[in-house]
Amino acid sequence: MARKIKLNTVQRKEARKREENYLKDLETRVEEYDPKTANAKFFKDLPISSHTLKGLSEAAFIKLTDIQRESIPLSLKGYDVMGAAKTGSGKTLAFLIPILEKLYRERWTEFDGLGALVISPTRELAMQIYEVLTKIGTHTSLSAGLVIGGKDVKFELDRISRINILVGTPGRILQHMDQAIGLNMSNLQMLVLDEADRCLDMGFKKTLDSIIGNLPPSRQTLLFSATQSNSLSDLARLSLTNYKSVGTKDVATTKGETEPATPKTLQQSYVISELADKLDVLFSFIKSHLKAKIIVFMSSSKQVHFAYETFRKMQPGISLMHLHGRQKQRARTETLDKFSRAQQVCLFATDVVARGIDFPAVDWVLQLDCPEDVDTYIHRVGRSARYGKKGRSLIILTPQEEMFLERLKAKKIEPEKLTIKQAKKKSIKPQLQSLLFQDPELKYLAQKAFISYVKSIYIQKDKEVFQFDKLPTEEYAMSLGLPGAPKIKIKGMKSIERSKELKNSSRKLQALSKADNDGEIRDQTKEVRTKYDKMFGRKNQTVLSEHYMNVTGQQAAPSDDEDDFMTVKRKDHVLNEDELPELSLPSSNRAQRKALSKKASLSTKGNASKTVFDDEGVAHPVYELEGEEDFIKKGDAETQKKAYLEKESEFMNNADSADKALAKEKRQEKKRKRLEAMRREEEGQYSDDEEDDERQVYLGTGNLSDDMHDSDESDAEERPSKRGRFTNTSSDSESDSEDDKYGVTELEEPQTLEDLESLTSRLLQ
Ligand SMILES: Nc1ncnc2c1ncn2[C@@H]1O[C@H](COP(=O)(O)OP(=O)(O)OP(=O)(O)O)[C@@H](O)[C@H]1O
Repeated sequence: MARKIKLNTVQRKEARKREENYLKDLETRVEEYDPKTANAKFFKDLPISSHTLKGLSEAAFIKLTDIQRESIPLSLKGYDVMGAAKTGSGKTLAFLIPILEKLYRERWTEFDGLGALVISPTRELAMQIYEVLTKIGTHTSLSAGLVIGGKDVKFELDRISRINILVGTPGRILQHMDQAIGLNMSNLQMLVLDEADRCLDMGFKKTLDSIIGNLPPSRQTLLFSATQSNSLSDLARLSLTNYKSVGTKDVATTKGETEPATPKTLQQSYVISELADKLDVLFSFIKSHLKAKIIVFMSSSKQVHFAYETFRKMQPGISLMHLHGRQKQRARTETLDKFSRAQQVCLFATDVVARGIDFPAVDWVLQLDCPEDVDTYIHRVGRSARYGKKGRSLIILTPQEEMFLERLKAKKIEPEKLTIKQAKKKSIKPQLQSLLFQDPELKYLAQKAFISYVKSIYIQKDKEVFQFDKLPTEEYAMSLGLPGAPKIKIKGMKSIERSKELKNSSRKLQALSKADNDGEIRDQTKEVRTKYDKMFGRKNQTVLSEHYMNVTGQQAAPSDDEDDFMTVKRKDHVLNEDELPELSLPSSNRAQRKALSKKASLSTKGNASKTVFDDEGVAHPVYELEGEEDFIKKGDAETQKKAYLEKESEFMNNADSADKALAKEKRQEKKRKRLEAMRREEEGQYSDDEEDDERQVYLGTGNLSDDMHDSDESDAEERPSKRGRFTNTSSDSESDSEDDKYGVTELEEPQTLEDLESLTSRLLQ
């Protein structure tokens, strides 16, 4: 925010008049601006305010990109805009500049409340947008806030009423709309959906409906993405009735188009490799590109975790990092920051960073696992070759997945075929086997990685590309260093369909990787998981595969769970399941209580199936009939009957009170937990749609620059760092310790793309 100089009344009046005139003039320039004749090349050629221009030039944004040239004038004129442009083409500024301008021209003040809302599908992207906003908006008097899920809801609630521009993820925004009394959307002028097609994907739809339902219909709406997969009815939902399409030809998604939706400066390639050789290819690739900046996309967080932990133990000679949605937010942010600043580094990641994230100067994007569709491919490779820079991509396809090339071809994307030089291909299978043998934790990770990969293939929509029944599971397991494939049972197909509806499509891998740890995909809508199921589930987490048990000679705990994918078969004898009695466990809490209740047990007295053993070990029914002589010896039948009934009734009463006391205790415990949950909720410790445990919130304080400066101050614990990712604030010692942590050596010499290419040719021919 511009620093205010104290003025006297006359000076103030004059300044106000000057500003009024300036604003009127600006309005006229916007109205009269004709994009066709203007032929603008620079931001200064556009009808935008000096505040914004100053912010832009300080951030070194001088020349317009195509999408900015085409869309900004239309947005300034008040049209709804549907903007589609290739990855890295500058869409962020294309929607942020109109926001700043609109609110400036409307003479927006902190008392006018929320004027613009920017929705992003991921936290990382929301943070990035917020950073760009704080950079270019530094000379305006507007306030901005970022809500991406966080602990300190109170902090947010206190300030949210003063926020003019709010950037956030759908779940957290909706939560604020529900809870923050100060958050008044009735005045909202502009709504922006970045990665609009993703925002409209399944999973976000309902949340968005609820958000949009609360916004004034008169607002202006801007949608931006590098891919367009949504139907017009979706757009109509967002009241884009009178909208202008910009750049849609640029991202050819239909047959008639001649240009691919990927950047021209991106050199794309593919290799065919057996599934079991993919990790060898990856390792060899990394070894041949030690001076490059690489992102490797994998299909699940478990694969990322496994590859990261094993590769760093094998020390390929480059810094390794990993990033996925199951990490704590702080770790994710730190990795983003470090990766952005590093020059020679390899990041293993899931699709959580496939969209929108602007990592500077990525040389290579590798896709170890085939993406679910072409759009995901486009976004992944788009992390390289941004803003006209050169970049390269390599997708590793299994022979079964070759059909994916047809899918790409249909959208004019034709990567070049490369083959791997046999001499350069190094097998890491023996190393992986030995690592897993030494470290049970790694074996466990390998099993998890195996299971999540198999699951990820199973749930794919495109069954021609992802052929589940042709998966070479044994070979794949061996390639991870496992002695054999863990058993996997997949059932409850409906639940998969349902989870696809619940989660948006590209999050389905994450959703499924969160499925229970026993390797099963269950129909969670129907199946009632009892305490016993959960208990067995937990127990099985520590049980390794049958094959591993055989190799290490460890005794596996016998499991009662028939559905357990990792059941260890008895070595010494075989049980014929048909001969076993049918076993069942109570399937509901009520049935369990009933089964365990002493009172209920007593009601079944006389049941001859219950036996007791005497000192000689002879079994007797509990209520065995006494001989008549013995009975008469004890006295009169009526008295005996009365005494017996009194004894039984006392026993039942005691049992009853014990049951009641237990039930009361449980009720109190439940109440205590509920109150605890409410207390936590008040403190903002609940979760939102964007999953994960630890959240961060940094809201504007009514002053954009304050937001930036706060980051290094004492409340940094509460409000984590907001440093720009592209400013090098790290000390050498920091990076050293990072290397130590990873146990790898970072080579320091900078390298050109040409050098990289010559290195590459050593591996690829
Ligand atoms: N006019 C400009 N001048 C200089 N650099 C620019 C300009 N516009 C954008 N950039 C830079 O280009 C890079 C890509 O911009 P941006 O992240 O907005 O792309 P995008 O189109 O949103 O990409 P994606 O589709 O992947 O989200 C950023 O580093 C940004 O700073």
